[in-house]
Amino acid sequence: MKYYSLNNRDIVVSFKEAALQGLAPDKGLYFPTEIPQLPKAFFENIGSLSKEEIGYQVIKPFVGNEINEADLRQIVKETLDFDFPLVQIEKNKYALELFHGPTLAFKDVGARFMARCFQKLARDNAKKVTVLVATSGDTGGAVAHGFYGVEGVEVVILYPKGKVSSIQEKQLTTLGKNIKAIEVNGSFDDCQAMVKRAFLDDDLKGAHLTSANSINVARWLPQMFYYFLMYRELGKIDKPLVVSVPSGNFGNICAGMLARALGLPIAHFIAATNANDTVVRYMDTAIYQPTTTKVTLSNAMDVSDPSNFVRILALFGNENKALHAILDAYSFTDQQTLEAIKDIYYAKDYLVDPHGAVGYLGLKQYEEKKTEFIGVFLETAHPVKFPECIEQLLNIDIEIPKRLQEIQKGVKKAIEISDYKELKRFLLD
Ligand SMILES: N[C@@H](CCOP(=O)(O)O)C(=O)O
Repeated sequence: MKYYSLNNRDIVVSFKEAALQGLAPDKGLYFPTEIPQLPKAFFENIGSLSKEEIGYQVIKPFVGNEINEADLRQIVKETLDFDFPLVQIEKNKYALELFHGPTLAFKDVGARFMARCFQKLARDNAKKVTVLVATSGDTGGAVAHGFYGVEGVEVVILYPKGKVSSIQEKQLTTLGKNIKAIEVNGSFDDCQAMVKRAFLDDDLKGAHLTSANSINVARWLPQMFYYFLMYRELGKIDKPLVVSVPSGNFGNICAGMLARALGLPIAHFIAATNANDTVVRYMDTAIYQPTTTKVTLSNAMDVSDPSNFVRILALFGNENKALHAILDAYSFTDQQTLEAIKDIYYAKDYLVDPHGAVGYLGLKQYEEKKTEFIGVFLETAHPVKFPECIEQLLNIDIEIPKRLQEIQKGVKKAIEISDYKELKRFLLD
């Protein structure tokens, strides 16, 4: 498998190069030169396959021989070393819980896979790699945890000051060792723009920068796994499958669409967003126009310029008609999110986090158009990560899992910056 830059088809690299570079030299996102098809038998027998086997079969064509079979199987096994339960919420509606990993968010899958690949791929590099990552909430903690103590890798996490939850902040600022945190006076989009600028800065070549956001193929591609695991869990279904994905940087939904392109029978996707509705507006007007990033309760989705949307367009050959046939995009206010959390808790006896609530609302809105479908929304983070919002709203105490209690005791260590110049100085130092 080769990958080309979405800005220039002539820039073609291997999986290893794409992963170690993060972004192409022309600032383009890497994209597979071909979309492999999984054999019919794979889908027919999926119910009898282990999650490790499924993960291996799915990712193998994208990695090729750059990691040997035994190592790749081990990487997948360790990546998927927790549960992905599918919980029925009401008739024909399910939550796919993706928060049972170490940092209680769906990002654990991509971060663990990428960190383990780097242990293999970067081994031969004499130089240290610096992983630069922007987070609006959950990526930072997952990447910090995934890369903690990995030899030859320094991690620098940029997050928007005052715009992540207290638990998310602890997760990314307290580990120390090879993990450094930078709080930015700005939004997630400012953080992401600085990260992308740093990759292209000749003065920083010596730092061997790469990305651990979903712009990196090694973080993005493994997110396909849980769509296949969801399909296995559902078993035989007699209606079209519709998946609603809470969307911020659009890496997750894009991975789901790639899974579909590999042959996974998902009939329709819903991109469920908060007030940061650039894609929703694009779907209505065909004009892509990011605005100022808005702060919302579903903070990990506070992204106004989602990096992966270009990959989605590429998957559909930049054909809006083809895209509309598969994708609906909706945006919901914080008020609607709070009402959904309450409604799901009291009427369905299920506790959902603000991101999952937006996903659920996506299914509900789609239901106004079509009724005959099996709907799954992705529950992307554990509700305990948002105590500020949920405990007050429902007047309950959520028990903090043991692994988070430890993090809570850690001391925040972060430096504050306001612009790219300061980031550059930090990286050069
Ligand atoms: N939702 C994210 C924003 C970055 O997304 P990524 O998947 O590209 O890392 C977060 O939680 O930080």
